[in-house]
Amino acid sequence: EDLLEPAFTQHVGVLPRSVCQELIALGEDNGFNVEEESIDQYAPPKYKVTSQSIDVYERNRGIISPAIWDILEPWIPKITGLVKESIDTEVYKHFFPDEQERIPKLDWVFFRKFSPDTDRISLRVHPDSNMYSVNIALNDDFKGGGLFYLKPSANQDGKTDDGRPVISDEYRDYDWLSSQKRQNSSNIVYPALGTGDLVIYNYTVYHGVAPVEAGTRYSFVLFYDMDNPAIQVDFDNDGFGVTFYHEIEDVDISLLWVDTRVKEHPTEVIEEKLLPYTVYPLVSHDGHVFRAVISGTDTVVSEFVVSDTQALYTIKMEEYTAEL
Ligand SMILES: O=C(O)CCC(=O)C(=O)O
Ligand SMILES: [Fe+2]
Repeated sequence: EDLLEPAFTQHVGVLPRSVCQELIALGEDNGFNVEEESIDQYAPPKYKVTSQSIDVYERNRGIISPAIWDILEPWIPKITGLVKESIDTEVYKHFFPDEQERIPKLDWVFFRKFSPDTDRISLRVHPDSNMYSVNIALNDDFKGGGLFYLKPSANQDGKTDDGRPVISDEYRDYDWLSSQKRQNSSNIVYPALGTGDLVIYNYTVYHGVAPVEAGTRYSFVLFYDMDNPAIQVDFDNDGFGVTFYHEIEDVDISLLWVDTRVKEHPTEVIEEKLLPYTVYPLVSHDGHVFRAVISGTDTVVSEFVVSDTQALYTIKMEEYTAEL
């Protein structure tokens, strides 16, 4: 099978080992915040585990962790230069036509920790929403785990409107991820990252972190251009609030999103077991399709195509007919 080659580049030894060690020590001194993982926002409840992270810098908030920022800051111009070099200039000109020599804008810097001593050992496959990301390996003395990226099939029938390729649904959840070892295959690549190495990828690259088996993995993530013109459609153009609701008490109801961009219409679980008499608000887009099923079955109770002229969608049992 022909595979696409994602926009992924690696640079060896950008941060000296001593700087990496100092950053790790400062991170542990500071303590990692235990917080909800935004990447798992729509994951089924059983997968919602907390993340360990430290916000270091945000463009709108300024420096959040001064001690850590002081150590990293001298290296930022070099890192930003590498991001600029990695850019496909034709694509960049398309999105920033009035800014030919534009320097990527650093928006957010955060520090992550993965360890079997905590709930967070892995991170499911996702694309970032910002235009460019830098991921720095601060250490390599842990077992398993590791950042990987997917090579999507070159056969892209169901085109997306945001420039991202389509990947098979199976890769998106923690069931698949939990069995992953740090081992390359035809379509899964684990770059060999030593301490101080960094990788750069853009918003079209599906990536994740395999489960760390022993030791602790520390990574630094830098998001450039979070106001990403390539995926504005996903953000504010046509997003609006919708609410799902039901009063069905005798069976459990789950809500799925049907990705109609993909030929075989894979579904993503939005919420397992919606409590009756409870409202479930979501941000959605015109024409998006949601399906209510009896939990754990393919039995469809209701299907909705949402539009901004209707806010409340009530799931009703008498509508249940088809086995799709
Ligand atoms: O921790 C990592 O190396 C990956 C983090 C990541 O992909 C993200 O935060 O978007
Ligand atoms: Fe990411």
